[in-house]
Amino acid sequence: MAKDWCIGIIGGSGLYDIEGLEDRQWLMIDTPWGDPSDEILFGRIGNVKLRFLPRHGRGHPVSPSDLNARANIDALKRAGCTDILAISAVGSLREELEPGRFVIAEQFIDNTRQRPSTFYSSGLVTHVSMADPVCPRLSEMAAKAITACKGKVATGATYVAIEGPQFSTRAESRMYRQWGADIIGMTAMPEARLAREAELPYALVGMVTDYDCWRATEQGGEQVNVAQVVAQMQENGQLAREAVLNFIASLPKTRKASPIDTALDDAVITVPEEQDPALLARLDAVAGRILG
Ligand SMILES: CSC[C@H]1O[C@H](OP(=O)(O)O)[C@H](O)[C@@H]1O
Ligand SMILES: Nc1ncnc2[nH]cnc12
Repeated sequence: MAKDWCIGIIGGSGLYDIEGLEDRQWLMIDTPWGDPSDEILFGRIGNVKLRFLPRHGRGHPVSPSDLNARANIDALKRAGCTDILAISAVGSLREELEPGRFVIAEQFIDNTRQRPSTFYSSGLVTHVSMADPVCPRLSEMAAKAITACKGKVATGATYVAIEGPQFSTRAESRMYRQWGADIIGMTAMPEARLAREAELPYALVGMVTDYDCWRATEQGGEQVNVAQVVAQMQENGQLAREAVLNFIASLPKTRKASPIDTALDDAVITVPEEQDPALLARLDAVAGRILG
């Protein structure tokens, strides 16, 4: 059955609110996975419903390693989202991706270490495909919306997620370049995995705030610092907000089904008689479609 668009926006560092929404209301959503980072801002732009979650909470109280990504994704699903557009501050691992540039991720390398990264466990063993971790349709529409707002966009990037909260060492930064990563951040994993497990098409727009520390200069080498990231975020912030509004305005009237809407088909391996009722109850939102 065709669904109407309901776009979840996850706002990264520097993006803690969305202006210009009709029927604005911040609401807390309870989840079986604990509390999301903050209340979710409900609203709409014309006929398109929008749900906005500041990833680190308003005022940025939540550290990347403490993000409850399961609660965030579950809450967005409970809030009715059909799709998620995530926005992140990222470091650049490539000379040509200069600060101020918007970069659409196509692949991820997960180098995080201490985060719950699945909704599924013993009692409902489930293996979804992460071969193509982002939704090409959302990514393409996001790139067009940014270009329409005169932002410079690069597509097809590989994002490496690090545990943080420290920035990388120079050796790590150089290694990530060798791995083929183009941008670096601390948050898109496990977020993108969990979105897939919840059958939510997901795209990630990175806003380059710095060259990570791989890039030596005559002065003896660049380092990343928060002040630099925040200053660049503020510079990009207005454009990001305009691009979000443009993205919503340019959505086709009807939402065609995405293959990601049925990512759980054929992913569950546990036979019904071995399934754990307590786990099934926690999965009421993320796997509601297949659990009935
Ligand atoms: C403030 S710099 C480091 C911080 O910014 C990025 O967060 P987000 O992806 O939510 O914009 C990065 O991953 C770190 O969490
Ligand atoms: N250089 C960097 N490393 C990790 N996360 C970041 N977020 C913004 N810049 C970053």
